[in-house]
Amino acid sequence: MTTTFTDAKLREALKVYFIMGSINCLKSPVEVLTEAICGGITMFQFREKGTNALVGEEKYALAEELQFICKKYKIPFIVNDDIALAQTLKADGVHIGQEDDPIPVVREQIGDKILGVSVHNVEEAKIALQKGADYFGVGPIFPTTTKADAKPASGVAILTELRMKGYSLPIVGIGGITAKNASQVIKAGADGVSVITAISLADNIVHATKVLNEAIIQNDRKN
Ligand SMILES: C=C1C=NC(C(F)(F)F)=NC1=N
Ligand SMILES: [Mg+2]
Repeated sequence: MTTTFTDAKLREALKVYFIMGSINCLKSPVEVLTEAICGGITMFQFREKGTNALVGEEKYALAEELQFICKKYKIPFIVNDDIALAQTLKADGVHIGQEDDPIPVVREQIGDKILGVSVHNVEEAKIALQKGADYFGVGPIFPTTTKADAKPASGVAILTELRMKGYSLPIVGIGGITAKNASQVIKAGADGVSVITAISLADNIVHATKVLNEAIIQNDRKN
């Protein structure tokens, strides 16, 4: 639990959680992020990873530019994997996977900033919660082409299972999520959805984000 973000505020931020790096964009990442914010994303994760991803000074410069846009629109800015970059930029938090640094080590480095952890099953969830994760990224829910080494899609059952077993912390689903299947993810118990290409590769990013937003909000009202 971070003191900066109550669970309730974090659940709100997880509703439409856009994740992006330069390789996920067909045009300037600055334009893509600005349009996604106009369309109503609620949190942003800088994930500069994969073939041709930027490194060093170029990666830092892009991160700084995207963080500046998030600050302007009061959108929380999260960094994937790169804890040192997150500390240098004073990001709002980090997201780590099972193969990244151990949670206690990362928590020591980031203090009360947001610490998100990828989990794929109840065993990983149990450990991540015990070690102090603030939210879970659960997936891939549906098949994804974005993450090269993604595990097989689990479907929404894992979300329902975690809630049934009493995991009440903020949870976001990830993996192949679009406006068409987002409502299933919320109905199964996620607080929000995380997307990369459903927004970053859309012809009209503002519109695609608005449609995704509506799919989430409509469903929340039904819950
Ligand atoms: C591999 C990932 C899994 N989940 C998430 C998030 F949606 F933020 F929880 N981000 C990642 N980079
Ligand atoms: Mg990682």
